[in-house]
Amino acid sequence: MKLKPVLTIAGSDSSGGAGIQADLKTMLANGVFGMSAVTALTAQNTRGVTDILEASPEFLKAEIDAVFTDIPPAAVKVGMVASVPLIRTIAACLREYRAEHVVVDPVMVATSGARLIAEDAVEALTEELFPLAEIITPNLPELEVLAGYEIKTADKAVEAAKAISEKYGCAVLAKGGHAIGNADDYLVWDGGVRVFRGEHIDTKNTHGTGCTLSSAIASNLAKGAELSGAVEKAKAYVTGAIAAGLELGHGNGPLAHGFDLTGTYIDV
Ligand SMILES: Nc1ncnc2c1ncn2[C@@H]1O[C@H](COP(=O)(O)OP(=O)(O)OP(=O)(O)O)[C@@H](O)[C@H]1O
Ligand SMILES: Cc1ncc(CO)c(N)n1
Repeated sequence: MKLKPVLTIAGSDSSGGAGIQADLKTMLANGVFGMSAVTALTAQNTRGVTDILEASPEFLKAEIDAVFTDIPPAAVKVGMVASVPLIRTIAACLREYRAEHVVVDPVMVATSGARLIAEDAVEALTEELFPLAEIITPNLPELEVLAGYEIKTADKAVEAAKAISEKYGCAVLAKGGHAIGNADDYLVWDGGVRVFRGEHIDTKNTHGTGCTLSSAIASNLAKGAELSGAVEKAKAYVTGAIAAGLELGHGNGPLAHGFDLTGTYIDV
């Protein structure tokens, strides 16, 4: 059989709900072969992050080289990258291998509130990685950091997304998970806008929603979907994974990534 290979370059979440673990589960559930280059280990659970151990730039490069020289991915998702040298390493590798369908989730803060990127690394992220991306997927607080101003309305979010899209030549999906009352996401690309309406599900269990969405987009792009269709399917997948109502942990719990894998679930 054949499966499209997809690479995630991101951090590990020991509690399995976000980061590399969410990415690989999402890729399995979305019909692609998931591979991973780990940028950092986080000691993390549904309540917060207690420690972070970064990979060295040399080791991260070795991981990415090992993947690209054997199983070149059909799409790449980039998640948590905490520091400037790691960002530079990833950008150099993506350029060297002419990586296709790059999805960048500009991870800055975990759902639990923990900071996951050094302050001086935000500029490296925008200047080095955004120009290589087909699409970036900021949540509202991340969009505010990138735009440099407060965003209180959908119009402002679209305005900010347009400016970023033009500046870096990538599509921008402004995610609405942090908005009140709805979960509408706005895709801006080539000057156009498409809204993906989402019903806000009343739950605290949203740990890893962003990782899940960006990995699902990368999976769909790898399978040949065009951008807007890739986002539409990914949004439906993340909504289903939240709506399944998994209850784990004492804080912001994870999603049920396998909610749609018929025959594999036994309720316990
Ligand atoms: N309570 C919710 N109900 C429905 N959809 C949601 C909810 N929370 C988030 N989403 C959706 O999940 C996706 C991810 O958005 P979100 O803004 O939560 O990302 P994020 O903050 O980067 O996630 P995280 O940091 O937890 O990984 C978006 O499509 C968003 O609309
Ligand atoms: C490792 C990791 N990456 C990303 C996020 C953002 O959800 C997180 N909480 N942990």
